[in-house]
Amino acid sequence: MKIVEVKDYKQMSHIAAEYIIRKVSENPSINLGLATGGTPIGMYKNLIQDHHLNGTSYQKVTTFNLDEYIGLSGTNENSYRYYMNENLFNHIDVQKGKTFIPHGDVQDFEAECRRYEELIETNGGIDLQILGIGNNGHIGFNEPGTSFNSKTHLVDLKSSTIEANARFFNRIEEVPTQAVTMGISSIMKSKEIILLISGEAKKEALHQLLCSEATESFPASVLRNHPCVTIIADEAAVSGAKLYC
Ligand SMILES: N[C@@H]1[C@@H](O)[C@H](O)[C@@H](COP(=O)(O)O)O[C@@H]1O
Repeated sequence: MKIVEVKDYKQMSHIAAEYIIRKVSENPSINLGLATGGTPIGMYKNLIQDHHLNGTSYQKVTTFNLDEYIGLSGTNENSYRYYMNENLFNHIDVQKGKTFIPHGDVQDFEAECRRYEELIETNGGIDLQILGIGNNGHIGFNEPGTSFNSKTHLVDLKSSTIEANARFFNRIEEVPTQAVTMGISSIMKSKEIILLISGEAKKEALHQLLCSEATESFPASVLRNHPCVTIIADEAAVSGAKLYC
């Protein structure tokens, strides 16, 4: 794992966007793996700004999102489909039919998980996956204890994750208790991974990531086993995260 230390959220967002823009320019048909949450919003803003200023095109790009809440349709403003439309897809020239997110409003979740996993594979896999990290080390919605062999699956969210994500909802009771997420092995198949970490609240997670062995009790630690991971972390997250364990 390579770690790039940056000053703040703004710089993290800028550098991550610049990297994606370069990759899209090199390979206009790239398959991008995208994440939600608060962390990537600044990066998406930079991508939109660049698209308008410099014309970077996403017409041939295919995107796969990590996860989706169960019970929310794509028109629900708390769904990750809605988030992605609002924060990125509606503002660039990506073809909507080439933006994939697991469906959270189906009856047969096992079939949906199989469909999504196969969709990624039949499209040639993910070239560049963007990740955030939960305070408890979750990536996507892979909570502590998830098997490193997991594929796309249905998860029960931990109460700490529900509490952390309640800020996006009117009331904590509205936060879905389940989600469909790409599994750890699905994420690890990506050719390259960028993990964004910002803010003091994430310093403990960063510390554990850098200092613990790869263990299923801290899902992000699996990234230690991946050949091409870059962490872009800001000062607030890095300071206090004992970088030299
Ligand atoms: N499923 C998402 C994750 O993909 C994300 O990384 C995490 C951290 O979110 P934030 O960036 O808001 O801290 O939140 C959610 O649980």
